[in-house]
Amino acid sequence: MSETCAVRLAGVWKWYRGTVVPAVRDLWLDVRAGELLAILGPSGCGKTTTLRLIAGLERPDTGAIEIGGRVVAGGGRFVPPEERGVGLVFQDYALFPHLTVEENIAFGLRGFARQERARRVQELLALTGLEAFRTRYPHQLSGGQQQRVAIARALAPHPAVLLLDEPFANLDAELRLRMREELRRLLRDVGVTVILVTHDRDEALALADRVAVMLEGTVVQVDTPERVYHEPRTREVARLLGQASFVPARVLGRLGRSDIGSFALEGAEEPTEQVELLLRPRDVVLERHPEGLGVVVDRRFVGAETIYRVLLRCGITVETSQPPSVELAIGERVEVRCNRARVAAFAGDERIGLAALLERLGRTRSADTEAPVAGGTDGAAAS
Ligand SMILES: Nc1ncnc2c1ncn2[C@@H]1O[C@H](COP(=O)(O)OP(=O)(O)OP(=O)(O)O)[C@@H](O)[C@H]1O
Repeated sequence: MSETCAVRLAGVWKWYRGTVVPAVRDLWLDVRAGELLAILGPSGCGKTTTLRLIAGLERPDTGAIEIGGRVVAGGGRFVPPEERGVGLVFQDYALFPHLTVEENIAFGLRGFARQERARRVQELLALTGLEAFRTRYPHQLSGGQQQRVAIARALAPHPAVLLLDEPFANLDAELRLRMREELRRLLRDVGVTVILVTHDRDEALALADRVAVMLEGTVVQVDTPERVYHEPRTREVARLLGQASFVPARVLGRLGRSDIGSFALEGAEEPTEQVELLLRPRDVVLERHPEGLGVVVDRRFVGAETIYRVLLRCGITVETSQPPSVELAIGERVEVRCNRARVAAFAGDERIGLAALLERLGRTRSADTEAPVAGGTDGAAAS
C-alpha cells in the first residue's frame, strides 16, 4: 500500500443477515491521505454500509480494509471501531441530548488528561465557531449548529479519517449551501482525510477532491468532479451526474459527423459506425439561424438562465442551458454548436474514448445535403 493511501478497501463483499443480494459487492477503493472523497450513488446502493465497514460497525464477509497501512478487517483480523482512528458523523448527528455543547465535544476525549481535554475542547469550539453556544443543549441549537457540534466531537480525538454520512440531509436548502462552504473551509484547515457519503450530485461535485460513483454495491468510477461529469465511464454514471443528452454521430475512420459539428475520435481502437456524444446543458451554444439543424421545442425560464429543449435533425432532443442574453421562441430554427473542445463519445453503454471537436457547425451545415446521422435512412457517408 502506498504511503499516501489513507483507506483502502480491497475486494470487499458484505451481505446482511438473511439477504441474498449483497449490500456491497467486490468493492475496491483507495482514498488518498488528506483528500475529501465523496461517495455518490442512488438510495440503497450501499454507501452507508461502506462507511460502516470502514468505521468498524460492520464486518466484511470477504475482502480486506486497511486504514493508514494497517489491516483493520480481513484475513481473520478485526480492529474494533474505537481503535481505528476514525471519526464518524451520522446523518442525524446523534448528539447526546442531556449534555451541553462542550460536554458533547469532550465526550470523545474520555481518555485524555483533564487539562488537555479542556484545551482541545476550547480549540474545537473556536474552530467551529461555537464558543458562544458552549453551555447550550442540542435542542437549543439550529440544525447547522448541531451539525458543527457533531463534527467537532468527531474531530476532537484527532482522527486520521473523518466519515460523514449525508451531512446535509437534515438542513434546509439555503442552510445546506452555506454549511457546504463552511464545512469545506473547516476541513481544509484541519487537513484530515474525509470520506463523505451523499446522494446529492451537486454536493459531491462542489465539495469533493474526487468522487467515487457507486452503483448496486460497487464503485464504478473514481475521478475528479470534472472528469466524472464530463467523462463518465457509462451512460448510467453520466445520467447520475446530471442532465445528459446523447447526440448520434456517424463515424468514418477516425472522423465523425453529427448535428452539433464534426469531430475526430481519439482512443477508439476499432471505431464503430455509430457513436453518441455526451452533451451537458452548458456545453451547447444556440444561435438563431433560418437554416439551423435544430428547432426550439420548449423553453423554461429558471431565473439565472433559460433552459431550452432543441430538437435536432437526427431526431434527438437536447436540453441546453442558455444565458439571459439568448432569447428564442418555441418553433424558431437554431444552429446548435458545442462549445467544448472535447466531448465524451459512447458506443453501446460504455465510453470509448474522447472525441475532439474539430470543426464547428457552420461547416457541417454547409454539407447539409448529406444524409442525416442516426435517425437517417440512407447510408451516404461524410467525408
Ligand atoms: N441492517 C440491514 N439489514 C438488511 N439489509 C440492509 C441493512 N442495512 C442496509 N440494508 C440493505 O443494504 C443495501 C444498501 O444499504 P445502504 O444503507 O448501505 O445504502 P445507501 O446507499 O446508504 O442508501 P441511502 O442513500 O438510502 O441511505 C440496501 O438494499 C438496504 O436495504
